[in-house]
Amino acid sequence: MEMKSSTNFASSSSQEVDQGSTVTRSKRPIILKFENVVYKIKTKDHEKNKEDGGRGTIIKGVSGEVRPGEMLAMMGPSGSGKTTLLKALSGRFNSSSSSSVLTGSITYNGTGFSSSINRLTGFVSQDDILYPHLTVFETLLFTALLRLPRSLTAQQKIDLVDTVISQLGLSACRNNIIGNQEIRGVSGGEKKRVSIGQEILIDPRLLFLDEPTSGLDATTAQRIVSVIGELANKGKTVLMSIHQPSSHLFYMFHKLLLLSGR
Ligand SMILES: Nc1ncnc2c1ncn2[C@@H]1O[C@H](COP(=O)(O)OP(=O)(O)OP(=O)(O)O)[C@@H](O)[C@H]1O
Repeated sequence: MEMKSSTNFASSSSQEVDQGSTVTRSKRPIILKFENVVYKIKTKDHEKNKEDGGRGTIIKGVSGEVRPGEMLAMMGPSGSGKTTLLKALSGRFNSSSSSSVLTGSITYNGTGFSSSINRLTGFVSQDDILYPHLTVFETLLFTALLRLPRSLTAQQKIDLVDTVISQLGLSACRNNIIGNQEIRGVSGGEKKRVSIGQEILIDPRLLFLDEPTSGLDATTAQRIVSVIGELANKGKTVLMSIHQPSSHLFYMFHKLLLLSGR
């Protein structure tokens, strides 16, 4: 269901130069289209799923389209398949295995998932998997050193980390450790922003976020969605699952995909 019409970026291709490098790589905005997506897994409940060939249907024929500049909210009750659909659309289930099968059509600018699309895709999972002993800056620098192209110098990577830190409003906790249950560290909202920062560092064209606001207070949730909305405005294609957004937050999205319970 489309909530309101959106202004879209042209979908034409463009070339960007990596900061300070002579290497160019395609940074085309991505139009994601999906049609009749079905995801089934083998279950132990053989009786229940006999007509299903012994597979439990988790996603039952979902279709939609998200364009550059748009932010889609995926909503639905717990267990309705939001995480599963996000993973399917982000290419995490790109081949059917003996225990699961994915059917339907998912295209990125009209083509199937590929390693080049993978490089342009960011996925922020529900759980923040971060090293508790590193600071915010060290965490993001570690990601930059691992994931940014070798053509960038160390100083360019540090500069990009600092840009992301200020973009996500993390300057005040730049040198605080992440922490965990035992060691006091940054807050839940800051931790979530660090996870988002790890993905936006690679400047993805397609960004998936699994419940980026869960467990956060309304103000922090709004701040996070605003930051992500700004990224969408810059031409990224954004999809996120979200639980019970406030009405203010709800109207920040351009599209809504509502999954019913299983
Ligand atoms: N590999 C799997 N094997 C068995 N069941 C699975 C598997 N993957 C997902 N499911 C089931 O599919 C359903 C959808 O799971 P999913 O995590 O996508 O839901 P969700 O909408 O993201 O839920 P929540 O809002 O609680 O995070 C759940 O009932 C889950 O138990």
